[in-house]
Amino acid sequence: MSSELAISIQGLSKCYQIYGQPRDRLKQMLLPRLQRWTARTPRRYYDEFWALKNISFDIRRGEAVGIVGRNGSGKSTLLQLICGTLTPTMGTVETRGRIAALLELGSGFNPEFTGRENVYLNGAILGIGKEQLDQVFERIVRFADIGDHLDQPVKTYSSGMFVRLAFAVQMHLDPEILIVDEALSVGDQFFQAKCYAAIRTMMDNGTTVLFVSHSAATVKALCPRAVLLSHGELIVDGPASKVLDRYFVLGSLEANAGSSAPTALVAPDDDLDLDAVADAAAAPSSETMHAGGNASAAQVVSALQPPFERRVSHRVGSGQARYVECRVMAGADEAIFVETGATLRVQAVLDVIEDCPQEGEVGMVVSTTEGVELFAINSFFHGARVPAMKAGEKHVVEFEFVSPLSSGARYRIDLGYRMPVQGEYVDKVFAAAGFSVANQGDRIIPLLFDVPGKITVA
Ligand SMILES: Nc1ncnc2c1ncn2[C@@H]1O[C@H](COP(=O)(O)OP(=O)(O)OP(=O)(O)O)[C@@H](O)[C@H]1O
Repeated sequence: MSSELAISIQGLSKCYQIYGQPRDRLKQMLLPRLQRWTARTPRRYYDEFWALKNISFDIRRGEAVGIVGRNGSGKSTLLQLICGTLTPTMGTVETRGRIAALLELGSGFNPEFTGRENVYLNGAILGIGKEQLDQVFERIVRFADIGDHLDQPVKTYSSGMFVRLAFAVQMHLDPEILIVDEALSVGDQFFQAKCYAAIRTMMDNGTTVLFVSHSAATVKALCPRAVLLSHGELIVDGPASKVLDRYFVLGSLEANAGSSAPTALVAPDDDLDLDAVADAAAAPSSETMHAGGNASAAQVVSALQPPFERRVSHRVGSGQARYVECRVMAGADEAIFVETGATLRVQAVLDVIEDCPQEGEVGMVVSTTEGVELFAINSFFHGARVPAMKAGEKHVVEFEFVSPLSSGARYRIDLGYRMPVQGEYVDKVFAAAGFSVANQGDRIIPLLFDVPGKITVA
């Protein structure tokens, strides 16, 4: 392996043996040998499951790489193979330097020992002597910040305290490679912020980082490069924002095809070229990423989202009028992938069921899919009139804005209609539409917003 590299993975595959019943495991241990002795063809009492299939990639020293993929795609298996806690069925993993793995945090901890004793025990397991540990002990304790619990047995710790101490130990032992799984999500937000700051410092100091998370925004914020796994295969390896866009497309396609996600989405059109859809969305070339290859704009949009009624997560209101459609328009086309800075028009159709005899108020909120509300466009605050409406009418409500969002997350639109202004809702619809954002060209925008700015250095 070249000295430039921290990790080199070549043709890596992992096959698990799946036993239908516990006794099959025993049979597999004993019977094939017996069958061979008696010159019979040995039988197999398990099914094979290939969790990773022929994965190859290298990570240079000091690089930070995000591993993304849906549940069961093989991320943990890959990390465990890199850490050496699993052995490959085929292929090789080479690593250079000491690895700190935050996979099974505290797996080296003895529940009966106190936190203090466990710090030394953990250090010993990781090959760190007492003297070396003495030098960083105070810093570990300060970072973990678990107060008097340090002298209590760790079996009495909450999962958050456990993670605090385990992370503090790992990060103070100067690893050359840091591997972080979802473990940090157990800590509270303040501790998480502290951990991410610590990871950034380690990265600045040249530590190679491999990071697995389901949060695209976190992966993008930490890692310039990402690798996407699906069903044990490496789908794409490249700049994080492009890989994450591809991840969203793949997630939508797989969910639509009913492969494994629990989302209630429509089945895609049989004639649709799914690869072309994924490529079109992952490799944008025009302002609105809606088409490419053999897939038309309408096909892409309809394949990647269910019809309005099925994508709405819930709604409240008197029901005198109901939103019945919501489209995100970029230029003349409906879009679910847009570029940063695009002018977007959210077109919503209101179906009036009973008279709404007063002037009202319409609004929309853009949130992350996790429900963090980011900004709103509202007729009351924007001074737009919403006239009284009569039963049987249909009205198109259009909200226009220049998108300040950067890529790496998927966004959701909620709609509201109140009559009178600031009164009870006639209809409030959650998750009426969704869209993803890709950065223009190869621009790197580190956080959620892409705000026009100017810099002078005097
Ligand atoms: N010990 C095992 N025996 C059999 N199958 C296993 C074993 N460990 C993992 N698998 C299977 O291998 C596949 C990949 O699992 P893995 O845990 O690597 O996925 P993952 O991408 O980390 O998922 P998640 O995001 O849910 O943590 C899954 O289908 C899982 O059920």
